Amino acid sequence: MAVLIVAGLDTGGGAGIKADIETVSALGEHPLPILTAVTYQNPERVSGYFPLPAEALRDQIRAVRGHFDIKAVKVGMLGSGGIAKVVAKETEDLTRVFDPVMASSTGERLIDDIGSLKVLVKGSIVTPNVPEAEALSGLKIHSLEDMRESARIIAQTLKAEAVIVKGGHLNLTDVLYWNGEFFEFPGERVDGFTHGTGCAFSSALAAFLAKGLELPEAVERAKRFVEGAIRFSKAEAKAVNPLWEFQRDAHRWRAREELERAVQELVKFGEKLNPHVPEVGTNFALATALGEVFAVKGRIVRYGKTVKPVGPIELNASDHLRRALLKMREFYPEVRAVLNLRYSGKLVERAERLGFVVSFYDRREEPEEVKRAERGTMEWGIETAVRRAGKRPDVIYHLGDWGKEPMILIFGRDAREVVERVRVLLSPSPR
Ligand SMILES: Nc1ncnc2c1ncn2[C@@H]1O[C@H](COP(=O)(O)OP(=O)(O)O)[C@@H](O)[C@H]1O
Ligand SMILES: Cc1ncc(COP(=O)(O)O)c(N)n1
Repeated sequence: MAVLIVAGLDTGGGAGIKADIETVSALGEHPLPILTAVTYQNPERVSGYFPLPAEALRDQIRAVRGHFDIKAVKVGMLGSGGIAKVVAKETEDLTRVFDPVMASSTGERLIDDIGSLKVLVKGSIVTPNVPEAEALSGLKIHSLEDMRESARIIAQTLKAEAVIVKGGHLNLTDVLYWNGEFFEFPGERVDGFTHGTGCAFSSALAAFLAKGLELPEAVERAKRFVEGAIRFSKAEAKAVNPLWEFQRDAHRWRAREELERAVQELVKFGEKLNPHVPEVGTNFALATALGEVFAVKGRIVRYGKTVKPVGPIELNASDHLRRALLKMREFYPEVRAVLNLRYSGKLVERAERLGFVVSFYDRREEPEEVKRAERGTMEWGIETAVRRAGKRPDVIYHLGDWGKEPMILIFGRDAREVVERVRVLLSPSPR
């Protein structure tokens, strides 16, 4: 189904029409992109923008209106009051989601005349964030109660079809006012980049409405979609990732395959590996490009004279290795795999002789406050060892502490590299 998208171009590729197109496409609908303005923008700032002439908007919309069965429209950055007027007129008979963009999240204005936004609020499902709701309602917002009141004011005074005041800047609860009723959509804070959340939210809402969902259900689904887009945002873009669902699933599939194959190779080392498996077992972890980590459920254990994986490859099957790997990836994102072996001085020596970059941490040097925090030890250890090495370590060991078995971690850029490193480490003769 076709969804009309009226929005501006963010040259940083994070927000605006690019995020909208990706969102609508990811949700399986056909985006019809109508450009309002070109912005000169990166994730840090907007240095300016150029709005198209209002007639160009009229002509773009007319070019597609007769040809596609448009089920919904999303309107974002407008750029000028003239554009606002034309877009309001050309889309007044459509189910319209209007994100009243006034400024970028970095603070620069994205419309010449804020008052002109009101022509588009009329008849729209409007999705202001807190500052935008304050501007449209004239009410300062500090609480959920204020959010409700401001939504009601916008609906009644500006004749919006529905109002969703988004709580991203406040309490993460979104408030919908529709047909005289309030609905609340609580959320949990998700870590990740949030540039483009408003764009993705309103586009997702338009896409779900195009599918025929009722408004409250569409809001709920849009909110969950945006949470995923934040959670799986990418450092490179410094913005939401509307393609998260596909990418997550594709990366999961590949990582599972890769690790399964590598574990099969590893267990072939059988008797040679057996004495190096620590009391707690060996695990083998692999991170996807989106930072999810697979490992062997139940670990790889000694089995008679050989070794055996206990369970299947699963997400988050090793808390320790996951934390070690994620910490390492903060410094060296190309590192994707890690495996732990029982500490042995001989193995460390051999690693050094083979030319591996070997580093270590000593739990006795761990600051008291990290010790007390309990879960920070691994992170502290990896960071300490990385800094000590001054370059990307291939092997990190520690000599243990009360109740902690000494351990060696072998890192690699993929699972195969780790297996190869284990192979040469266990081989009796030098390479
Ligand atoms: N850190 C976050 N964690 C989870 N949800 C968030 C976060 N930031 C924003 N959201 C959600 O994303 C959507 C967009 O909200 P918001 O960031 O307020 O809009 P805008 O991008 O227009 O400022 C809302 O559903 C909001 O609750
Ligand atoms: C072209 C364009 N459209 C919209 C936004 C708002 O997005 P955000 O609030 O995340 O900066 C933006 N920065 N640029």
